[in-house]
Amino acid sequence: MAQYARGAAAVAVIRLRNPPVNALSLTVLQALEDGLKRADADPSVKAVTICGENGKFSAGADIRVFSSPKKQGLGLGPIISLIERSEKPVVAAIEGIALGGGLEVALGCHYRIAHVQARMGLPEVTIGLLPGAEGTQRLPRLIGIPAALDIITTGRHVPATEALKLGLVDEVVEENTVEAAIRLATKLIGQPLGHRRLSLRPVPRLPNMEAFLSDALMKVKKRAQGCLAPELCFQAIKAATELPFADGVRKERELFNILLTSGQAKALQYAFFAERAVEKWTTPNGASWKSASPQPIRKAAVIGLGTMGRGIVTSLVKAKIPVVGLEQDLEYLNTGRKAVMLLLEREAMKMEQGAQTLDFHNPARLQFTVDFDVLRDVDLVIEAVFENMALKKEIFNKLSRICKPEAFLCTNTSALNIDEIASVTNRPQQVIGTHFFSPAHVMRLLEIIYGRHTSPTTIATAMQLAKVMKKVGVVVGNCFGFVGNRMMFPYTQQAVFLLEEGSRPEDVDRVLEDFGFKIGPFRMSDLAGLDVGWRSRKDQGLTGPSLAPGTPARQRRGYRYSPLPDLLCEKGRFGQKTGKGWYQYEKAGGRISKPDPWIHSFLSEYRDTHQIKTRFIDQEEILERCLFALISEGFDILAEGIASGPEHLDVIYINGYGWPKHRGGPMFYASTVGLPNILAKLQKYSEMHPDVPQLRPSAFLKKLVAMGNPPLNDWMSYLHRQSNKL
Ligand SMILES: CCCCCCCC/C=C\C=C\CC(=O)SCCNC(=O)CCNC(=O)[C@H](O)C(C)(C)COP(=O)(O)OP(=O)(O)OC[C@H]1O[C@@H](n2cnc3c(N)ncnc32)[C@H](O)[C@@H]1OP(=O)(O)O
Repeated sequence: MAQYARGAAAVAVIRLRNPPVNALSLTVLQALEDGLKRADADPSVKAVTICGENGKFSAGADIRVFSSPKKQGLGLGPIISLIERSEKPVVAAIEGIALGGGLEVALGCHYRIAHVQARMGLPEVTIGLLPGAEGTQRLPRLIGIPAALDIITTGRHVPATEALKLGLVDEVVEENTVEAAIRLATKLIGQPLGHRRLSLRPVPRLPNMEAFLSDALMKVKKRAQGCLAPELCFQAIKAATELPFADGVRKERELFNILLTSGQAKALQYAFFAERAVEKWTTPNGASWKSASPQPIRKAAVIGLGTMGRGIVTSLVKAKIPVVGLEQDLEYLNTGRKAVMLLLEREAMKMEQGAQTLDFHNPARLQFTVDFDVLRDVDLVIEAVFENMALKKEIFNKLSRICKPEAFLCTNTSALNIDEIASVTNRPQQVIGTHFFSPAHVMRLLEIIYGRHTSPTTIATAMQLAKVMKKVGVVVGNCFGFVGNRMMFPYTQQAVFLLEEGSRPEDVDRVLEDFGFKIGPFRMSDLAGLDVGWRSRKDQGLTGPSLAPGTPARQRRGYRYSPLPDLLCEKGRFGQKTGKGWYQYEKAGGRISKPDPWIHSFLSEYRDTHQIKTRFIDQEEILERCLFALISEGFDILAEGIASGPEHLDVIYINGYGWPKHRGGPMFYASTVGLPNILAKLQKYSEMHPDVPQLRPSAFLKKLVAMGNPPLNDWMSYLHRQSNKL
């Protein structure tokens, strides 16, 4: 709702109230409209202030309304026009946040005062929409086309000080913002308001408007990577340059409705809530976020300053957690230290542009050592040495003797068994997996893996650490590859099988990149280094000297196997780092991939050697085999209780594996394709390739289809019903 009160003799205060973020529900909008009409009708009221409850102006429209049948009633535009038309001055007092429809309300006001710590923005684009309450027409009139385009097409939050420079707000205060707004409103009584009504102002002209717009459109499209909303935001702003206000508003509404009914908006809004849902973690044995309290981390240590360790140290410093970086000898330590300092210098430069600072030259904040004894007083250690069980166990055993008893011990691993690592310590309840993604100071995902003995406090502490590091922590169970890499395996396996059957790396990558992945599986493999997987396959006895003599080239343990990646590694083609992999690069360490004729002839010789008949494989088959195999593994993961819901898998894929957010994540995508369709296709491909178990549909998928293809929100309840019966 919105509370109506008198702030001073002649000033009415309308306070938006809908905890926790004062989202504009239908009830709030109705109360706002009622408040405005009451102020207008009361002759003793001479001015109005609009503010929000609990130090937050408003986070905009209640996002849930967009998928509810009541959305027709969400008429914010007319209420904003009512504010603007008011003959009594209306001042917005912006504290905390004014986002989306919240900022649009403020744009309808005649004046805006913001608290110095407030943030403003129009983030509708991030949930697949555009500012649909006349914001695309008012903002350019206030701050000009370039700044409006930037704010609307990126959805970024603008700090108050920047907002002042842009002219988005009239004043920034450090004191009580509502009181300052009431004082201003009192001063404005009786003054003319015409020039303050944004709908009456012209859009400031640029000397080269046409060229500017065509250049901006190109940039917007490039950044959008298949997402519709940024381009439609652009079209709405362009309309402001071409049409009178009322016509621009009509165009905005038309474009808004296109987005509202698009699958992309649904997917992005699902992703918004999924990210928040995974914060509320639970485990199959009943531990949960509700009852577990995180312990404070006042000092941390990172062991190993390779690529991962460097990124993790950088993230900790950015989170203002004092950190010790440890390496095995001085040579490695110095290399690691230099690399960390370089990363931090770059981060500091970025942060200073946003008026923040990073204090990393202070040894109390960041220290480097080769001496394990220095770790005696740390609250948490993150081990980030390379993937070798024996080495990790040796380190954990040492840590268990040196670190104080309360210290938490985390391992950065992408696949290894957490229980085995914990077994060599004197505190398995404080051991947990923290799987960071490279580059660790950039990627948002943190897969948090609990073992058999991990305590709820340890899980809560790791989740809290993720939050402090501004990452999305997702709690998952312990199995080979956890969630992300376990689902990735069938995907990359299909990609390689497709090469055996007739595709080229660039064909497969193009299909998956057109789908929206940032990079396809082969470009990804070249980037990560083919040697990483090769080492793991050698450890598993799938290739290399430990392979039993006489093992068929294309079969392991009775199932289909492709030796193609091993053969490339044997030829020294490790990807970007060697300048050759599935593609060729301009030099070792180069980044621009070019299709490689050598690979094409190598593949055709390979097919001849193994008597594989080359066939044309269409885009549909490439997409379905890669994605549906990954999705089927996801259903197995859910059935095994490794993740507590489909949102977990989706958040992992969006934030760690470059899955296009506007497609909502693999499990959401599955729900849009329809589970019966996925099942039918998997059955077809599985019949064509009976020696590929990853193409056999998951039993849980089959069950859901048998239960009538229930909506994604209900999937887990079918699993529980099943286990209750057992
Ligand atoms: C034919 C059809 C006609 C329809 C006509 C429509 C006309 C159009 C009119 C208006 C259009 C307006 C467009 C919009 O305003 S869209 C909304 C734009 N706003 C946003 O995208 C903001 C989203 N929120 C955030 O970015 C953050 O939540 C933030 C506000 C910055 C707070 O962050 P933080 O402090 O980290 O807290 P949480 O993110 O965990 O949020 C706390 C809880 O609040 C819930 N929440 C937040 N924002 C919204 C929202 N806008 N709607 C609903 N719920 C919201 C969030 O889910 C958390 O909930 P919970 O605690 O249950 O997890």
